[in-house]
Formats: sequence, C-alpha cells, structure tokens
Amino acid sequence: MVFNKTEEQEKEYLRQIINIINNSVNNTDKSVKEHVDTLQEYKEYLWSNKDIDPHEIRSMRESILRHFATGESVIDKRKRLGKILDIPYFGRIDFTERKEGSETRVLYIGIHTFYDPGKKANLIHDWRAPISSMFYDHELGAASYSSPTGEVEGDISLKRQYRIRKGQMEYMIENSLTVHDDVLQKELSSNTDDKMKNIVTTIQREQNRIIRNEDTQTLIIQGVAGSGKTSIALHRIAYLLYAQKGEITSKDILIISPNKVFADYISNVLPELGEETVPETSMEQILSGVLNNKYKYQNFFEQVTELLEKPTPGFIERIQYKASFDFISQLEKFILHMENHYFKATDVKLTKHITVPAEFIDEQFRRFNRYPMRQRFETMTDYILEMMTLKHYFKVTTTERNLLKKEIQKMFAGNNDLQVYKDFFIWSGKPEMFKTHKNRTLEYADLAPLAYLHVALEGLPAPSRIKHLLIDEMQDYSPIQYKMIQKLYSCRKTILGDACQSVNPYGSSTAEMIQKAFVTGKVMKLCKSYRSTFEISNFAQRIQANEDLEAIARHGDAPTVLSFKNPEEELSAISGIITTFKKSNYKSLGIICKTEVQAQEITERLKSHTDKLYFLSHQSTAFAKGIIITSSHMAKGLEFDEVIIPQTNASNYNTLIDKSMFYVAATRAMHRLTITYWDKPSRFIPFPNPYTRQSTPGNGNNPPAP
Ligand SMILES: Nc1ncnc2c1ncn2[C@@H]1O[C@H](COP(=O)(O)OP(=O)(O)OP(=O)(O)O)[C@@H](O)[C@H]1O
Repeated sequence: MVFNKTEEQEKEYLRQIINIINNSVNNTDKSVKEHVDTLQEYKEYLWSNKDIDPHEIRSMRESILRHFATGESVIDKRKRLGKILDIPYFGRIDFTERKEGSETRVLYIGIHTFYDPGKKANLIHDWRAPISSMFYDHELGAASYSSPTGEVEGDISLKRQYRIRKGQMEYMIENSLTVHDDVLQKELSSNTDDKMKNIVTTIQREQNRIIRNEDTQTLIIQGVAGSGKTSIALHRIAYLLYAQKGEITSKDILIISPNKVFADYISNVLPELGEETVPETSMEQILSGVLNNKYKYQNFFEQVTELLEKPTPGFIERIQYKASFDFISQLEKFILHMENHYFKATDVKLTKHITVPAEFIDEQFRRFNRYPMRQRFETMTDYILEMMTLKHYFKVTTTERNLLKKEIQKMFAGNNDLQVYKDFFIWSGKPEMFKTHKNRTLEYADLAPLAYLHVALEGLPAPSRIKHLLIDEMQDYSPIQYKMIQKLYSCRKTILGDACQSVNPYGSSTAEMIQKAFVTGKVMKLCKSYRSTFEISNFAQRIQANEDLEAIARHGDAPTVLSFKNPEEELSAISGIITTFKKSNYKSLGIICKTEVQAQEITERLKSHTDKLYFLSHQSTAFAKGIIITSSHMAKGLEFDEVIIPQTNASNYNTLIDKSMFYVAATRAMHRLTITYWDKPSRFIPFPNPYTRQSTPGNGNNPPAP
C-alpha cells in the first residue's frame, strides 16, 4: 500500500510534520532562552563580585565560553528549523532496496535533514545525503546510490515533487517521466528576484554530476551561457560542506569572482541553502598581494575599457603575447638564464687577513639551488662563515656577517623585480612588449608575469590555508595567471566559465588551455541553456554561434530589433519600453551598453524621462533591483527578465571584442530582448531577423535589411 497516496493525505501529513517541527522549535526557543539567561547571570555575578579570586574568574570564563559555543549552535539550529518550517521538503521518492526482506522506504527530501527524536527517525533527508542523489539521478524503476559501504541498488516506485511555501502546499506533481520538466518550466518562467536563487528543487542530472563530484582535484566546467554554472558552483560548495563536514568549513573556501556586484548578486544562494557565505576575492587582489601591493596597476576593468575605447595594435599585441604559452616558456627559460648568469661572485675581504674567494661564493650560490635565488643569501652567508671559521679559527662579528651578506646580495643582478621584468623583454628580443602607463602604472597583463618572476626569485608567500578554490568566469584569465594560481593554491579547485563569453578575447582561456596550464584537470561540459527563452537563445546564437549550445524549449516573445533616425528617437523609444516594463509583471530590466561611459551617458539622458534608474558602475558594490543601466562587462554573470541593448550602430559594434560584448548582453535576457540602433545597424545584428515586430513601442521602425 502506498503511504500518503492522495494529495489530501499528503497535505495532512505536511500538517503533522509542521506540528512536529513546531514542537522542536519551541524546545529550541526554550534552550536559547536558557542560554541567554545563564550568560546574563554570569555577567551580573561578575559585575557584583568584582573582587573574586583569579582562579574563579578563569573557571567562570571557561564556562561562559562553553555556554556561548553551545548557545551559538542552538541558535544555528533554530535558524535551520525556521527554514524547515517554511519549506520542509520539496521531493519524495519511495525506494526499495533489491535485497531480501527489504521494505519500501519513503524518503522526503528537503534542504536540511530533520530528525524526530520521538520517532527516532529522519523525517526529512538533506538533499545532499547520498540516498537523496537518486531524486536527481533517477526516474521510476531501477535506481542506485553510492553509500559509504558501496553501491546500493533497488527500485523507485514513486516520485513526487511539491511546492511548499510558508508551510502550505501550493501544488504537488505526481511521478512521471516529466516531473522535473514540469517544475523546471515553472521555475524558469518565473521572474527574477534581485539576487540569484537556489535551484535545489530542479537540479538536472548533468548538473548533479558536477555538484557531487568529489574525485577530481581540478574540475573545469565549460558551460554555455545560462547553463547554470554559477548556480552549480554554489550548490557544489554547499554539497562539499556537507559531505566533508569536519574537514572543511566555509572559511576554507575562496571564490575568485569578477567584481563586487557579482559577489553580492550570488551572496544569497549559500545562506538559502543553510550555509555561510564564502570569502571572495579578485585575481588582481591576489596577484598584487604577491607583489606586496607595491605597484600601481591597471585593473581588468580598465584593460577592457581601453580595448573597447581606444585599442592600439600594440596594446592588443602585448595582451596577446602575454596570454600565450610561448610567453610562459620564455619566462621559464629566462628564470634559468638568471640562475646561470645573474650571480657574479667577487672576492670579499672579510678581515685584514681573511678574504673569501669568489669561486667559493659562487659554489655556494649553486649549492643552495633548492632555494629561490634571493633566499639563498642568508644561508650562503652562514655557510661560508662557518667554513671560514673552521679554516681560519677566528670569531666572526655581526658587522662582518652583515658585510658579507650585503656583498653577496650585491653580486646578484636580480634584486629589483621590475628591473628583472624589463630585462626579460630585452633578453627575449621583444622590448616593445613592455610599456607602462601614466604614473608608472603597469598594464593588467603584466601583473601575473611580474608576480611569477617575483616568486621564482623570492619564493612563495606563506602557504594558503584554503582547501577549495572556486574560479568563476574562467575564460577571462590567461594561462600565466593560472600558472600563478597553481603555485599559490595547491588545493582542490572548481573552475567554471564559457569561452564564448570573453570580454577579453585577446587574453582569454578555453577549458583546454586551463588544463594545459595546470597540467591536470578534468573538463566537464554543460550544453543546455536554461536562462533565456528559445527565441532569445537562438537570436544570441546568430550573433556568435556556439555549436555546443542546446536551447531549452521554453517559448516567449521574439527579440525585437528597432531602427531609429537619430539618438533622440532611440532614447524616447527606450523610455517607452521602460514605461511598458513598469506596468508589466517583470521585476528587472537591464539596459546594457557597450561601455560604462555609454551607460552613464544614457542614464543621464534617461533621467529626465523616467525615474528609478540605477546606474551600475565598476565601482558599485551591490546589485540593485528594478531598472539597471550598465555595461556588458558589469552585466556578465547577471540576468534580467528583460534586456534592452541600445546603440547597436555599425560604428559602435564593429570589432571582435564589440561582438563579444553584444553576445554577453543578449544572453543576459530571460524573457524579453530589444535591440535598438540609429543610423546604420551593426553587422553583428542577425539579419534577416524573423522575430522583428512590425509595431514597436516608442518610435521604432522595422529595420531595413543591411
Ligand atoms: N536546474 C535548474 N533549475 C532551475 N533553474 C536553473 C537550473 N539551472 C540553471 N537555472 C537558471 O538558469 C539561469 C542561469 O544560471 P546561471 O547564472 O548559474 O548560469 P551560468 O551558466 O553561470 O550563466 P552565464 O555564464 O551566462 O552567466 C539562472 O536563472 C538559474 O536559476
């Protein structure tokens, strides 16, 4: 007989579960109150007995700390219970192990486990538990999961999905092959919240494989636009925190993310999954840190801006060269060259009668070659002095020691990182490949190689205690940057991105290049695109084809291309679209320009037409709700219900990098996309556009075929 067969029975069961959870909440509340009261008592006792002896104070301090720690875990439990009360579970499978005498187990699956001490049973199973993996991996029929004791095989006889909010069941979907599809379609058709949401109820099979992969040291995920890479990466973190409890905490994980806005945008997901947010940083911060924050440098955003606004062939060439593997091998050769030619030993007169011969000093430089070059001086000095005292029976003074060390240091021609770096370009016959900007500002592409040389000369900073490194937007980093990351973080890594979405086409990396830079790594692909409607995905495919991309069959409004005579007409049409948006059910509108300057200029001009606009710049630190105007670069990784891409004129979108920007902007749209231009259309707009509407908001006209 099927347990809770009907929807009515399920609803009744839900009510019972909520009651049990409520009891647990009451007990926890009591426990929280007891802890608070005890701590208060301690505090009062300490205040009113200021002359108690130090032993008693010490033992009280220990008790307070103990109470505090248990109190904190009770508070955590209370928070978790609050979440469970709202959405106790979202799925169910009935599983019978293929073993004699096995009974069917009814497994309700939710964000957290809920154990009922009364029934001495798990009433709800955490989605990350091994047994719960079957919910994502199998439909009705034969199924299996990996348990710590081996593979458990059996059959799923029932599978259901529920939508429960605030403890109320909104709907339940019965077991069928399309359970996931139905709920997925509903999830994808909903409008965006201000921040990224968790996808725990509808994780797809290919995504689940990545989330639960624990075998691979370096996992590289190449996923098409909107395939859920970022979502999956965050669920993977939540999974690892669960599966490796006791070994890894959220503080042991580090995310390298493109900017603060993106970090804020994704900051919701882990707390929604009941985990703490994870520290985040940027590539620039890491590399500049290695160089002791000594240099002024152009950041990645500034590099992209320069490429978009005033790219010179030299600038592009420098970026391209520094993103090549040839460059890395030249650097390696140069390090060897330094090893062989940068130390020129001379005799050092230590005392009136004692001279340390040059050959002996040179010999020691070679002897200690297991140390980075600049780290040898100290050890060499000590060793030489030891040998000299043995030979000459004299006592070395501190002054003599310092003198020798200083002299040895002077014999090395590589004491200044920047000078060494310049030497490298001269040595390699490419002096034109190094150029500083105003105020001796380094180019972004120079940061990683300079840090690479610094480490070869000076050694690595203190080993990082990070146990898992996550890199998003992997395509934007170059091989030499990955080489540096490899040196700095020997831990497990999850690296994800999309080679088609580079905002740095001259210095970007594919999954295979990253694999080559690391000399290891498993590449996994995600081909299904979930974000955009079929029509938008197809449109974007025609801007820049990605053979791997498989658009999800979710249909919506066709993208619109609107042509105008001049910028004024275009602007008033955009303001018309904004008015329509405000009246619609959509929650977010992104007006995505090619550059930040253009975005700022449009913001200023639109302000007199409409209110509640939010200009998102590279200095912004938080994602905002509503109508956002920003650049393609900043919009990367984000998504909007509706997107407008203005000024797609021939002159504005013309180069390789412009095309990348256009593609990134178009793939941000979930449900609706409008492209506008005046004068001549960009050659990247897919014409003829079968989706173009005849009547348009504002003054838009149907564009002529170019
Ligand atoms: N299994 C899923 N269930 C529900 N929604 C999903 C699923 N997978 C992805 N999505 C949705 O698809 C959208 C894109 O996801 P996400 O931003 O993680 O993709 P991405 O691959 O990082 O995208 P991009 O590279 O284009 O920035 C999000 O709205 C996400 O919630």
